[in-house]
Amino acid sequence: MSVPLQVEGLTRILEGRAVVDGVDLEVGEGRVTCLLGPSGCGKSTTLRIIAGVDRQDAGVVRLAGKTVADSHVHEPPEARGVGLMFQDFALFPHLTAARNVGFGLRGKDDARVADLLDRVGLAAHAVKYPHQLSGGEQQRVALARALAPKPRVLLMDEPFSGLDNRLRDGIRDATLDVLREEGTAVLLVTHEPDEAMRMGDEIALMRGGRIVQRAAPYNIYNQPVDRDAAAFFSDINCIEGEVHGALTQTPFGQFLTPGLADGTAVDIVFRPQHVRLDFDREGRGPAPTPTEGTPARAHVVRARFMGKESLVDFRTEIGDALVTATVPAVFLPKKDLPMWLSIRRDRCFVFPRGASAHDPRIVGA
Ligand SMILES: Nc1ncnc2c1ncn2[C@@H]1O[C@H](COP(=O)(O)OP(=O)(O)OP(=O)(O)O)[C@@H](O)[C@H]1O
Repeated sequence: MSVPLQVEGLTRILEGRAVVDGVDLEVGEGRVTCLLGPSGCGKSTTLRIIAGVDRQDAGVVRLAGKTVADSHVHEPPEARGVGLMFQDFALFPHLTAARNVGFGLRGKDDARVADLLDRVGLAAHAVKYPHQLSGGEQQRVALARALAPKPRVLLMDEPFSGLDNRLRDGIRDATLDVLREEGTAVLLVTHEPDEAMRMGDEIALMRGGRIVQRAAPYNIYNQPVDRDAAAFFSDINCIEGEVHGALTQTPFGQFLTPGLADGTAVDIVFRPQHVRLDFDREGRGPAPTPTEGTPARAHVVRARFMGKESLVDFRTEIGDALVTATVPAVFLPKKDLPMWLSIRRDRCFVFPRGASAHDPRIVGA
């Protein structure tokens, strides 16, 4: 069976700048791909080109194997058969929930409308008008409306951004359930890593008009392609070093940095939740291990309680590096208290300083 959505080499030049720059994407049957990236990186433009409301300067869009946009072809949006759900779900204010859902259906199909309203939990609200519904309910009507004609591909642009924080997670999960039942291929644009991790089977991380990494949430979090990719998902710690003889000296002992020339400046990056703390026993700490390397003695600079966890900043004795650790629950040690910090080597990433995903110098840890 043909792939529902395929995009190759998509490029859009605006005011002399490639705001979308050679994007390749593919979304399989029943899969959710999250196009994730900071504001202005070109996510919405990509989506608009796929929908047919904007035109690419180069590249191809295929829907179910059929070319709908290339240098010769430009199928209008209504002929593409994709579902659309954008930020301001813009329900028709003069139509009831049921008539909004039925709007895009060719013939009258009350059974399909009733079924969808039921599945989004709004069977009892069918005859209400949008202004009589909450934001979350309106969002669910918009979802039902987008899915009513059974599109093979659904494009969603920040569909949850207008919703109250407390509602959002529940609505995301309910939306995913319906999308899975329908088997729709979904491309969802978001600038929130949490949303992409929660919703996506795959995340396509975008920066400066390019996809810098495509992977399952677990893999993109645990094997980021460069320092910025690591930093997009959580706070990071970064120890700076320099390669000598394929090794880099740090407060946590030596790191293997093979394949990099002597003198190359490197960043050793790790997440605060991967720092382990041990109390100081008269100047002694835990013994070095192959998995955690050499523990570093450090002093508390600052500690804050964040609700679910505490954030503690340290300064290492060797190298004077600032390292942040997260600790579950309440842990508020006094300033200057000495402790020992260890990091699991397999949780560290080594990147040549200033390198980005398109730089051939990039190497794994
Ligand atoms: N009509 C236009 N003319 C010139 N530049 C534009 C135009 N539309 C968008 N841009 C620029 O293209 C870039 C990409 O915009 P786009 O809306 O695709 O980004 P985005 O990643 O979706 O951002 P956001 O998350 O803020 O919506 C931005 O720098 C934007 O300023």
